[in-house]
Amino acid sequence: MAKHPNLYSFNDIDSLAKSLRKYVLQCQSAGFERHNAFKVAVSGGSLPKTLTKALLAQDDEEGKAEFAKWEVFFADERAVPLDHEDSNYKLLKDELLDKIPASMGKPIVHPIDVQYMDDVQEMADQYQAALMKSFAAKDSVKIPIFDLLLLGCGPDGHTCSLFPNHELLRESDAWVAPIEDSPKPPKKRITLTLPVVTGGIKIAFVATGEGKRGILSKILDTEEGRSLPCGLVNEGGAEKVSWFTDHGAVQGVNFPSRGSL
Ligand SMILES: O=C(O)[C@H](O)[C@@H](O)[C@H](O)[C@H](O)COP(=O)(O)O
Repeated sequence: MAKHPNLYSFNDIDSLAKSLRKYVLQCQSAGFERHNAFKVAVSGGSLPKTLTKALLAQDDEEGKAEFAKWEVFFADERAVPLDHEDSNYKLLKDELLDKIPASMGKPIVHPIDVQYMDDVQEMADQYQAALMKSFAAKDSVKIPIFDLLLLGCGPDGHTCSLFPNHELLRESDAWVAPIEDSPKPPKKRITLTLPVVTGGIKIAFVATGEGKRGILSKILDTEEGRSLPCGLVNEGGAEKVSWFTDHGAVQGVNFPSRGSL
């Protein structure tokens, strides 16, 4: 039987965050078992804020985020200074990292190397080298296998900086690739490639609000949507993929959803 992504839908962001917390903590435990660390890739957009809601909540029976054992990479990043308004690093720092109480530990975070701002190929290569260093401790790894990738879904069906119909969707060698013609500004960015995204142990999309309605029904219900970047992640990741949405985003979507993990 074909395996499919999981679709979860919640009343509001608060209940979504509760479930996302449970899910992330399960992924964290699996990561600790695999390599005594939790290696996670995160996107920009609204994700960091929702993640903060999920992770900095009070302790409960599901445990808590042990940030000292987290290693955080960026699923994609814009080629801008780290204190620039467009920086995903700045977004994550402002929304989550700076709010983590000392008692929860500090994660290792891998920002881009801004000395390569004018050469995004070099920037991507350097980022790939950082991944290699982190993941290739033992043998030569073919691909970095993240414990979890936390992704957003753009209104056009893009994810990371993988845009519809872009040649980067066919990249099969590089782990990290540059893009200089992003249809959404800023134009210059780096991104994890599709094989790295679909190679993750778990892959989660967080997509909320009525503005996502049209694109989610396209991705989840139509043939055409399967070739969009998010659709390709669904296809490649199958049951490893989970969508965390709210009712507003999935109203009218036929793909069967559940309200809890
Ligand atoms: O680099 C970008 O263009 C954005 O970061 C983008 O990829 C974002 O993650 C999605 O558009 C989802 O955004 P929301 O989570 O805000 O809906």
